[in-house]
Amino acid sequence: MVIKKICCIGAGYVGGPTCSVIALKCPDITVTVVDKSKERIAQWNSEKLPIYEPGLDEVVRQCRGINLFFSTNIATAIKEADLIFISVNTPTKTFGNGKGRAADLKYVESAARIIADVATGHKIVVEKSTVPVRAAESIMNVLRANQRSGVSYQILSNPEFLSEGTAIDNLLNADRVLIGGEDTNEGNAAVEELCWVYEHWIPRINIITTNTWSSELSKLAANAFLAQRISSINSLSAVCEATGANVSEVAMAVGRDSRIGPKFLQASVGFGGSCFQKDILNLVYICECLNLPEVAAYWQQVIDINEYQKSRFSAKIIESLFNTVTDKQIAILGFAFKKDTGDTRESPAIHVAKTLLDEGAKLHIYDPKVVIFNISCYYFNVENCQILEDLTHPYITDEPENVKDSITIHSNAYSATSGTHAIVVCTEWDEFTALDFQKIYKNMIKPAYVFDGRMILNHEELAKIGFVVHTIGKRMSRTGINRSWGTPYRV
Ligand SMILES: NC(=O)c1ccc[n+]([C@@H]2O[C@H](COP(=O)([O-])OP(=O)(O)OC[C@H]3O[C@@H](n4cnc5c(N)ncnc54)[C@H](O)[C@@H]3O)[C@@H](O)[C@H]2O)c1
Ligand SMILES: O=c1ccn([C@@H]2O[C@H](COP(=O)(O)OP(=O)(O)O[C@H]3O[C@H](CO)[C@@H](O)[C@H](O)[C@H]3O)[C@@H](O)[C@H]2O)c(=O)[nH]1
Repeated sequence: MVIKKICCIGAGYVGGPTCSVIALKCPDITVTVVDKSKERIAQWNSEKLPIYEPGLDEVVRQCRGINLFFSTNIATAIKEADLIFISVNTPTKTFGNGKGRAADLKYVESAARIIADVATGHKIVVEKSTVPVRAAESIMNVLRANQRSGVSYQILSNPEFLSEGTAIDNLLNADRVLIGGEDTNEGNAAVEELCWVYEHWIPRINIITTNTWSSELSKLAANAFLAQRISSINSLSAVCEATGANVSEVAMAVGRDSRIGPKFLQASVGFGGSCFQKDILNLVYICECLNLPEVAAYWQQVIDINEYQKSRFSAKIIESLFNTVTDKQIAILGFAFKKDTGDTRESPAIHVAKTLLDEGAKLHIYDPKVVIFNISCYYFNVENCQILEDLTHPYITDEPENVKDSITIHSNAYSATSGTHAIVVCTEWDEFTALDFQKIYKNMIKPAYVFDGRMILNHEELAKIGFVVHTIGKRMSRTGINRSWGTPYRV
């Protein structure tokens, strides 16, 4: 079989960019991305795409309407496709068995059921979503239990490793593509078909093939390893603050060992995003189900340290502001979970903001990409605002109206910081490093504080201007600056 048509179920952060790049690199293949959300599909078909991702607009502009289509007609796209990606969300379960840890596979199951209902002929079904080990077996059970005559399936695992903010580059220049399949003639043939798609632009040497379960587990393992590095350096940031060591210097010295390497050693307020926490919790749950409590406890620590880091940073803000932030005006710069994305899922900014709101602070929030409205005024229209949606969610507060009254969303960093007691940097947006801090300082209440949760600002310069500066993993040296981080260390 030569793959001529691909269907992708799920037009989200993964399905959209991944299929756009496949369409770009495979002009001989027609790619249709489908979703049950009419709004999302309408946005994909508009000038304003539903997600912000550098480089994505250009790729979509080049292919849309030629060999890339976005549609809500799920059944037709499945029927016509030779290969179907399942790229739906797999969030952590919020109720029932495994609540708070297991992956909720209801969207994967519903995608499998639609395929079973409408498929004709032979289909290669590819798990693109991040799933627990042996999820392919569950998908196959749904498909086989509903199999009609003349229909056959092969299931492959092809986890996605892109990071938000760099998705297009990651897809174009992937370190590796991983494909897992059944070790049978039919399974190997299906693996070869999918390899052929990626070989349009990925060198064969970078396409790894394994058995299905290794592929599924490798995705969870990769995220667990990455998050573990962040928790490791964050745990050491607490030691640095208590001793006078500098976490950037420690990270640099440790990362220069070629066996360790320099990446993912940036200490921070904590990791966020829709994947790390969800996937590690999923791994922990799997280990518990497999009666491997020691392994479960080992990976749970990565999450525990992340919670500790977010709480530690939030607590230090309150402690430094004379132990009370009630009615204090605090600017939050950055709300996305990392720079170059508008995604706020599991953003550490939510944790910090919630803690400050619980203590009665008034927040002034600015993020360059989280909300974009077509109006330019002092503050945005607060309806239909992602930040407010996050901070008034029932998990966060049972007093949404009070929360709304305590938040102002700003359209730039200068208005957000004006008249405030403190600035808290929660996302490492490049534009924050280029701000005129002299001007900002003039318009703030004194003493003016900066809490740099991303270690991106020039702390010495800020101190010279007059700011009281606190950051992660570093004690400030100038007299009067950053006195309160950690207990003094004596040998
Ligand atoms: N976001 C990332 O950076 C990233 C990276 C690698 C892997 N992943 C994994 O990829 C998967 C998708 O993540 P995402 O961030 O793209 O999620 P998302 O929430 O952005 O998108 C999922 C989409 O699937 C749609 N959907 C759900 N069920 C459907 C159904 N039955 N029929 C049609 N559409 C349906 C939803 O409406 C939604 O638009 C997850 O398993 C995630 O863990 C995500
Ligand atoms: O040294 C670092 C690196 C990252 N982070 C934070 O960690 C989080 C996650 O960052 P990143 O991994 O760059 O973004 P994601 O889009 O969440 O990508 C991760 O999760 C995806 C979903 O599974 C995987 O595909 C990617 O390979 C994996 O990097 C963000 O809050 C970052 O600010 C740090 O605090 N320090």
